[in-house]
Amino acid sequence: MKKIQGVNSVRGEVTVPGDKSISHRAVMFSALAEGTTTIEGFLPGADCLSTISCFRKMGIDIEQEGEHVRITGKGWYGLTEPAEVLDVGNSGTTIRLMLGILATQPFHSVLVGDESIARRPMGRVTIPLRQMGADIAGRQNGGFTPLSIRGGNLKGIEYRSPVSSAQVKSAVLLAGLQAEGETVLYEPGLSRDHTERMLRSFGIEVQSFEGGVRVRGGQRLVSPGRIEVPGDISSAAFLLVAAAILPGSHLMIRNVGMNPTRTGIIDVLKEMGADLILYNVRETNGEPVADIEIKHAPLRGIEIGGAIIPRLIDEIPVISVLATQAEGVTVIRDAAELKVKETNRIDTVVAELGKLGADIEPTEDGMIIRGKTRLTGATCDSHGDHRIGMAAAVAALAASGETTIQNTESINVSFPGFFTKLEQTIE
Ligand SMILES: O=C(O)C1=C[C@@H](OP(=O)(O)O)[C@@H](O)[C@H](O)C1
Ligand SMILES: C=C(OP(=O)(O)O)C(=O)O
Repeated sequence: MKKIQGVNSVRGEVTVPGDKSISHRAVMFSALAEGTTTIEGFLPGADCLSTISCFRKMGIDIEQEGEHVRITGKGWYGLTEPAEVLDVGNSGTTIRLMLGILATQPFHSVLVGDESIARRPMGRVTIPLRQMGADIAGRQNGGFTPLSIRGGNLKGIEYRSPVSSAQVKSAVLLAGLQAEGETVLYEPGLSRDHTERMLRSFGIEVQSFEGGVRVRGGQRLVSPGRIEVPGDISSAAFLLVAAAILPGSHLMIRNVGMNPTRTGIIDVLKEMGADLILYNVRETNGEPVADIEIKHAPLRGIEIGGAIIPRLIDEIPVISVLATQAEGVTVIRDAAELKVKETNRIDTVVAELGKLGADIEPTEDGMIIRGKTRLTGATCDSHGDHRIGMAAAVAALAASGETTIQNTESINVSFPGFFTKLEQTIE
């Protein structure tokens, strides 16, 4: 539980914790590679710690202290059959990417997670992995956890994913790396491409083309030695929105990942009128990185839909907060994927921002938000969803009086130290 007072502005220079998507992949690929990998800037959040714990249960030696990690890879077939159940906690990325890896392994494993994971659809990965030859059993015919899998002897497939999902794309690509022949994955819109970029830095050939990706089976991963994880733009988004909505704010956020498949939030902030400049644009381990300066400016409502949605899917809860402080109507559409995240994020955003006085209504595939509204302190709940807890906290900064947020422990999933960071910037 956390109590937050309305504030005037946020100011200063900060960094944010490491990128969650990149941290998961860095651990998984280092475990499967030949050679030792040092990871710097790792996100020590609950989700990435679940990934570490699962690979330790498969015999991989992982030293981790805060954001420093050292992994001794054993090669693709160096994993051993886990004697215990693999518990992914709250992490969709861990379970879906690991299913792709386990589909290639000639042993049996059982995967479980928390009650949120138990509600999230797994058929989107178990269907293509079964087509490749993996033996998967689970609740509702492999649609939900608990799941068990025995892999090996896969055949490459050509698969058309019905959703734009990096987790589906990554699971199929990883299985494809050890399948006979070629594996091709088509997706309706481009999802984040961290898997493709990082696989290349491990010496893998991955071909990206308009509408999909292709890999050849039988490739080995070779450690690049060192991986530097940039700050997570999805975490920076909460601070960016706080600065955008609070008059007099001025923040400099250093070392943030700027992968173009993730920068929808930057496009939205600019289109709504925020005063935002990127500095020092550079590349680290094949991932673009920059420093972001943002100042408050008057905001206007916009329409958000189509190809931009996968580029900002995790930012929609906090974009909804932004929209409450913009003049006019903001419409978010084509975002039905929000219903299958840690919570149904259409329902939880509407419920929690509604408690603070936002004018927000749900639609089939998004939300309509009318601004600008005066928010008033209330009692909110994260519903166990880190992004809902942090979005409510940012809204609370703009609200009059005091807001209580319940179940804030969930924020550790992606942003440990969130409240301390926020407090550092409050004037
Ligand atoms: O691959 C990843 O690291 C992620 C992909 C996205 O999920 P989907 O693949 O379900 O879109 C995103 O919402 C999640 O936070 C992380
Ligand atoms: C959806 C998310 O993560 P995951 O799918 O890994 O649980 C998220 O971090 O918002």
